[in-house]
Amino acid sequence: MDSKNNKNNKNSKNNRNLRGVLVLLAWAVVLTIGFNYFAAYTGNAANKATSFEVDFSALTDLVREDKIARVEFKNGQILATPIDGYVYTDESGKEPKTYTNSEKTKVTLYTTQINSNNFYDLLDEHHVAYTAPVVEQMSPILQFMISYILPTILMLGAFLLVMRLLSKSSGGIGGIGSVGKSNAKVYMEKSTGITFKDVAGQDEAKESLEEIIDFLHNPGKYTAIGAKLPKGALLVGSPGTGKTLLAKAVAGEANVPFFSISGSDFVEMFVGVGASRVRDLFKEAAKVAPCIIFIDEIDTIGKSRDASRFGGNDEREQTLNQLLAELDGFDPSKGVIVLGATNRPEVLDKALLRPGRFDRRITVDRPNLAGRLATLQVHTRNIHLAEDVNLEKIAQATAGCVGADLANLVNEAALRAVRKGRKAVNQNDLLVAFEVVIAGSEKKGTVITDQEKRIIAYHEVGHALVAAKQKNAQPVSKITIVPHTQGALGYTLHLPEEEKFLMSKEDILTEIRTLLAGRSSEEIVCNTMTSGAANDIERATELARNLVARFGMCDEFDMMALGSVQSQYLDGSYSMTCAQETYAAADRETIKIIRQCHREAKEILQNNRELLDKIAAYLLQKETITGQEMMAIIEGRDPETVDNYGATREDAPKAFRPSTPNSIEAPAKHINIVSEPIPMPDFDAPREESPAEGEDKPAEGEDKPAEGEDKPAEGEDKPAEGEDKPSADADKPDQTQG
Ligand SMILES: Nc1ncnc2c1ncn2[C@@H]1O[C@H](COP(=O)(O)OP(=O)(O)OP(=O)(O)O)[C@@H](O)[C@H]1O
Ligand SMILES: [Zn+2]
Repeated sequence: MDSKNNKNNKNSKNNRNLRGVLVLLAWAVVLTIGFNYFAAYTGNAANKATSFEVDFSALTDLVREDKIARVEFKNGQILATPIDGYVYTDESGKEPKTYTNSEKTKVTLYTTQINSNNFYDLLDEHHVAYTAPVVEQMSPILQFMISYILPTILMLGAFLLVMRLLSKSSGGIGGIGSVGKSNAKVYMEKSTGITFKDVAGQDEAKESLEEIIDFLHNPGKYTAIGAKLPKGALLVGSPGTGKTLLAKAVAGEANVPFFSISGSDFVEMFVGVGASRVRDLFKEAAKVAPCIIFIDEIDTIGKSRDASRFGGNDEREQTLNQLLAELDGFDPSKGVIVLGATNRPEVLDKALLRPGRFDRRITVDRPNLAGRLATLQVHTRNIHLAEDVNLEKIAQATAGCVGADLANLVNEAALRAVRKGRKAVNQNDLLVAFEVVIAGSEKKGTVITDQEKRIIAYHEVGHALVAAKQKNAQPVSKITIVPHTQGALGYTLHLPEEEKFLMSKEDILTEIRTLLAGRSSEEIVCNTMTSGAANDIERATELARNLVARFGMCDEFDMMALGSVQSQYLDGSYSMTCAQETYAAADRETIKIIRQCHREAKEILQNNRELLDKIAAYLLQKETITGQEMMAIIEGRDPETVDNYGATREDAPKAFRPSTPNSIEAPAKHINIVSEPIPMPDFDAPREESPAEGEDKPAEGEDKPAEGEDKPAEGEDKPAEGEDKPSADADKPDQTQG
């Protein structure tokens, strides 16, 4: 939020310059117009005081009464000079005043000209002299102004404007360099005044940032040992999860200056400007090191260069190259740390993520229940709360919301309290604000109902429990029903102890069972099937198909490959090369495996129903739990006493030790996310079966199942969409799954 202030600062500076130019232009225009009027009205400006507006009809009456001596048509007006001795009574003031036309006071009457030929006849009839002035030659002064001074002023203005734009975006083009440099300073905050206390939750992210803070405090300690210091870290998370806030808190905790710039600020209309800005930024930062450079929306410059090869953006590429060069170039012992933020890490150019650059990835998750409660507490610190306020309830209702949503909610509630003339915010304000800010907006889709939450919880625990109950399954490290950045409503994270290069048949079957366990759990407990399992099913099917057709693991086909990989370089698509009947038989074989695994998964769950309920209840309460906590429940211990990241880590059974002690994620290939982007029920979407809607209405309750049945079809797309999103804008049409 403060970064936005920064931008405002910058803007206001530019605005001031702009205003100067505009004022200049305005003066030019005013003067010109003023002169124009002056010139046009010099004739009657002198006797303005005795010039009166009358109705056209009144004027014609006066002509008829022979009270008018002469008439002049000028600039769409009729100026009439009455005969000597004519008395005009002005009734506009408090008391009527009379004016007599004489040598001393020249009374004139004027009215807007109306197209009426009769008027000329009338004038002729009553022998009134009339005339229209020949269009006057412009006065020489005015002519001079229009042809010389005005263009000069305009050109000057335009020139100044261009200069401003150039200097705003450049770090130094020629003589304007100094302006650009001082601009870089605008982004700097000497001290952010924000500490970790202001960031609620996000404990894992904080933990990984601790080291950076320590390093900024005391770079010597690290260099003395010869350790290479980190240069950059990438904060990854949905918008509004507090990435900017965390970066500021790092600067605040370390008590170092904070430079911030947004990726989009680099991408300017002038080629070469982005690159020189990067250079400037690092130069300025080096001067005040140790410090933090924060680059928001780094994906705007850091987008993979391949992705934009066609119709690529040279300007952006140059900026990216400059950024890479600066990252490589600066001496880390000086204590400059670059933090980047993005919500689309997958589109980033691999070069940015290489060791020595943004090689650390810090996940900034959406908050779970405890996190949301803490966020609400942080934001209500300085707000008067009524006694009836129950933040816990609000935290429960806002599943899926991010910190920014909650901050917004609290503020909206406070505004409401003020509107209602109260001195404190009460629970109702918060609830109404919730309606307004979240339930009433497009954010609606991100809030999960209790019923959905229950299904998601059982689904996830199904995966985890079946994994835990099988010998060679990959250990579970984390189960969550907090929606994932990439569209999954929940996921179960499995981390293998070590990378496996070979998969045995039993491994594959185990994985298939684990994948199918999510849906199996839904079936057993909730007696329902949801579209959320689409991705699981797809992956399980692919594994089963590979087992049959590629790995030679089923009796039916022995060691015969039924197809071949087309091209490793394209998408590695596998195409069948066998006969039609064999193909059909392979499908039957695949179904057999899936059916068998499905049955076994269900069996495991049914045999452990009590555990399933216990873990699900615990998950519903906590929203995110670790593998250790789950194991504690399975082993009959109290999960609350598990020290997830503390001293017992080394003693924990190896399999259940989180292989990433903090949220620095291991390289992607180590992570095997059994994710199921359960499509969000989109109640706003226009319903296709609406014609029937009217008839069906009475049976609204009955309607729902029908709608539910429809959903899977609709839902099947959605998970794919969720997964596509990362690269969506790169090359959408190409994205075919599998
Ligand atoms: N964990 C949190 N604790 C307290 N406040 C938070 C938290 N997360 C977000 N907020 C609030 O939300 C606001 C916006 O967060 P911030 O700008 O840091 O999000 P962001 O992740 O950087 O978003 P974006 O990607 O849109 O830049 C913060 O100023 C703060 O008020
Ligand atoms: Zn699943």
